[in-house]
Amino acid sequence: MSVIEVSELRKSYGGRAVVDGVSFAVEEGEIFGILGPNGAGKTTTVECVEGLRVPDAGRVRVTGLDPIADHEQVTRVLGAQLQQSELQAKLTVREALELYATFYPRPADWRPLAERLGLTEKLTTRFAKLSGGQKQRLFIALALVGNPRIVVLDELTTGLDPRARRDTWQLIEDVRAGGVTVLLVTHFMEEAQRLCDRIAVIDRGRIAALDTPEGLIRRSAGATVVSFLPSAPLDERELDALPELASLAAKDGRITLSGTDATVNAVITLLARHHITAHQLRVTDATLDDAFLDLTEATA
Ligand SMILES: Nc1ncnc2c1ncn2[C@@H]1O[C@H](COP(=O)(O)OP(=O)(O)OP(=O)(O)O)[C@@H](O)[C@H]1O
Repeated sequence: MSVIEVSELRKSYGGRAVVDGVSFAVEEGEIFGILGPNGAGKTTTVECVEGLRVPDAGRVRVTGLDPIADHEQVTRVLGAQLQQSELQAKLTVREALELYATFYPRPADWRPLAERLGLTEKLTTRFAKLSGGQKQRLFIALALVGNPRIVVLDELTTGLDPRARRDTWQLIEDVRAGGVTVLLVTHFMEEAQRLCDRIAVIDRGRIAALDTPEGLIRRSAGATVVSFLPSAPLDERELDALPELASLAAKDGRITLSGTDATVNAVITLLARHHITAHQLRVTDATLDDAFLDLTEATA
């Protein structure tokens, strides 16, 4: 069942379309990622889902509700961690958690949440005195304190140190294991690859690709990279003719090519046929990083 449905969403600023016909559906219980370069329209899209911006056109539904017309009900099912938020400077962490818990009919117990996010020692600290990373963790806690069915996290781990980032990933996996659907905007490929079931790559206000992380990597032109020093010269025409070859380069005697599994198998066969040994052979998989660059360049 889809808990978020976005269809043909459009939003312009000053005559410039920043979201230009975006459609996707998020299934209950999944972690759905939105990935894209700066200014691609990610925040605008998720803020339309949250009911914080009014779309120019298109349809958005959250558990069947309209985020604008049914805003009150939507805030009960959807928890949001905002990209740039402020709280009153003098509010302590504990007061913020207690206050936010009162906004919801069935709030979570904020204590284990605070513990999980490493905020227990900061409960009496005022908001203004928190570090950037601590504020970030507090916003994640506030997004979850209402026990939402869906949580929207925009740049979840920006500003967090590596340990806090990993702890937060674990927290998100636990949150999902508890049945919560997660819509995640991220710049971190490792985060997207580790957490997301599916990812929509947004570029210039449009969806460039929507797939599982593995699917996106497979789509990238050079999903597998092979590099070796041949024991004898190879005929470049034969290399050029390899099946599904995406790129080929020769430098200082080292040959580097990318393609698919079929390309790799054909290289091995070619070498064997000519009795050539591949010294310092390296075979690596493309990463989501490569796929991202490929996909967002492709629409340039
Ligand atoms: N309220 C606004 N008024 C005018 N322009 C806006 C407004 N909000 C966003 N924009 C513009 O719309 C474009 C998309 O912005 P958005 O914040 O959605 O991108 P993003 O993909 O979230 O980027 P980032 O990764 O940098 O956060 C940007 O060029 C931005 O300058």
